[in-house]
Amino acid sequence: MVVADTMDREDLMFTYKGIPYPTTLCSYEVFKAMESFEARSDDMILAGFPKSGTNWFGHILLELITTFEKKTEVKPTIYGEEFDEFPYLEIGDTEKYQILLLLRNPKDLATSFFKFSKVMAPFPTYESWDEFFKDFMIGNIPWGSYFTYLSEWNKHADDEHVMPITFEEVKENPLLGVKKIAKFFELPLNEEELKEVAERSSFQAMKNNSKETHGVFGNVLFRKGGVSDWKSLFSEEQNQEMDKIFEERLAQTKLGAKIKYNVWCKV
Ligand SMILES: Nc1ncnc2c1ncn2[C@@H]1O[C@H](COP(=O)(O)OS(=O)(=O)O)[C@@H](OP(=O)(O)O)[C@H]1O
Repeated sequence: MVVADTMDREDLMFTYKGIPYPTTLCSYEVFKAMESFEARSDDMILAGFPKSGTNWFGHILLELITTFEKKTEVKPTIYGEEFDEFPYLEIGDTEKYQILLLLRNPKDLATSFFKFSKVMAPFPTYESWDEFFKDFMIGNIPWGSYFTYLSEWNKHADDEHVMPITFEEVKENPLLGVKKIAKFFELPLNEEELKEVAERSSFQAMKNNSKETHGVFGNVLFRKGGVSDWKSLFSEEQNQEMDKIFEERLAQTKLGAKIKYNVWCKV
């Protein structure tokens, strides 16, 4: 049994600067300390909303880095020490380091989030999809509103140290995605090496390996790994509601266009 199992629903989340976070995973002190966090110019940061594919893209980065390391014998470090896991870190000053900004279409992200909430004790659970959808739309879920997240990041969409990339484009063409990421981080790997990184980062490869990498949690995390699962949950009314909010808040923005809402989120 985990601590969150014994907690009341209202105690599961706290807010920091208006955004809800899970009490058993995050703390006020860590967020406060993040404010004075200073990155070095060669730090690599992956920014992604929960359920956008952060484990997948974190793995691609790790594969690229370790392949580069084997080839050059240059050892990447964290806080001056070598590392073998891509650590999570909340974003501090966005001016200082290269950021890979991961995006996923909001309908699949909401679907993945709902399925995950059912089994993730630190998150509030929901009786039904309809109940979750209401909270998702108003941002009353851990890490808050995905729409606000996208609007805020849109202010940095043109920054040269930020490269937006989508779950869907890498799903469609993994090798091309891996090449883009390697180029952005200036990791000079050859075609064969890049191909191997893409293969080792496929959904099936990661799922097969998930017991070792994520223990019992692996099966929950590597659920379907695809596009359009939202069609099994969204009602016509819910489609209209999300289409409307996306149209109003994001359709005209650079990140909104990058998400290709009309391709991935229309019936
Ligand atoms: N290699 C690979 N290829 C394609 N898709 C993948 C891959 N790895 C993880 N996934 C899918 O990413 C979703 C989980 O996102 P996150 O890793 O961000 O989740 S979490 O916030 O850390 O819990 C979750 O999506 P759903 O399957 O739709 O739930 C995972 O299956």
